[in-house]
Amino acid sequence: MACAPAHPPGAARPLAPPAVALEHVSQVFRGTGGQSVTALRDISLEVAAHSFTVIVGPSGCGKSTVLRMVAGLLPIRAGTGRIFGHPIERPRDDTAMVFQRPALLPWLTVTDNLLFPLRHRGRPVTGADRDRAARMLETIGLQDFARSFPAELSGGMQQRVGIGRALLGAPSLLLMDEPFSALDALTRDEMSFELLRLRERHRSAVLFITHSIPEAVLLADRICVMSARPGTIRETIEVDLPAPRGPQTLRLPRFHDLCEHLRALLTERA
Ligand SMILES: Nc1ncnc2c1ncn2[C@@H]1O[C@H](COP(=O)(O)OP(=O)(O)OP(=O)(O)O)[C@@H](O)[C@H]1O
Repeated sequence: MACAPAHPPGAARPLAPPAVALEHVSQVFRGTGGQSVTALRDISLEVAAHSFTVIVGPSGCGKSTVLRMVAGLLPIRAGTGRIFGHPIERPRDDTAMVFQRPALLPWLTVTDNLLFPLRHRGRPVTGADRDRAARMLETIGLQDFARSFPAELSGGMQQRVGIGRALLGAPSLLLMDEPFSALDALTRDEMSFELLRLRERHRSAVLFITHSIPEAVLLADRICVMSARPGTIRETIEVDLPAPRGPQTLRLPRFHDLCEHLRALLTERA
């Protein structure tokens, strides 16, 4: 007997599970003095596969806490969290994280820092991996520093290594916590455009935190605006700017309208 096709003609395809799904997540921290801090209250958030979601909100509203939970670095005790349909239990190999400051290994060269996560997964590094690392060095503008050690690089160059390292593994989900905040304005713009190009190529879903309004609007498909602590999602903005995004996006009237809207939300009293 012939098997029925997985998707008979005309039937709706099952939807891919979202890259990230948080439902009714709260977080209370206990301080060393016994006092409790409600960092998050009833957060629900979805990042569709291949999409780019940015979280913005006042300092201390719980943005990094959300990211640490999604990364599997902080257990979710109230509410549920899933990545590609799987409960979040620990850091996953298909997820990469970029922090404000890169945690590079000082005794490894730039190339070996790029390759470190692949090694860490316990498989031998191949010639093809080394070729990809060399191409990534060009992408992040550090081709002349392949054999340098982190201490020989500026802070911005180190950060570019951290971003290249995360992207080299072609993660299905990329978590970025203010990754460009330590970069000068020009490098910051260049890295944003590069991130857009790389994402187009790898189709990774991205969950990204920033305090920069133009950066949020340039990068995001969707912006989640959080309230002051205890953090909740105040508003979700769908960013309807045309693709591909790049330097030309910054000149669009719609880009400026969205920036104004976001600025008004962030400055009005919660
Ligand atoms: N491990 C912890 N123990 C106790 N309190 C914590 C802990 N981590 C975070 N907090 C508290 O939770 C709240 C949210 O912190 P979080 O770092 O997530 O905010 P944020 O929005 O990322 O801030 P910023 O924009 O300033 O980086 C803050 O009040 C912070 O003091």
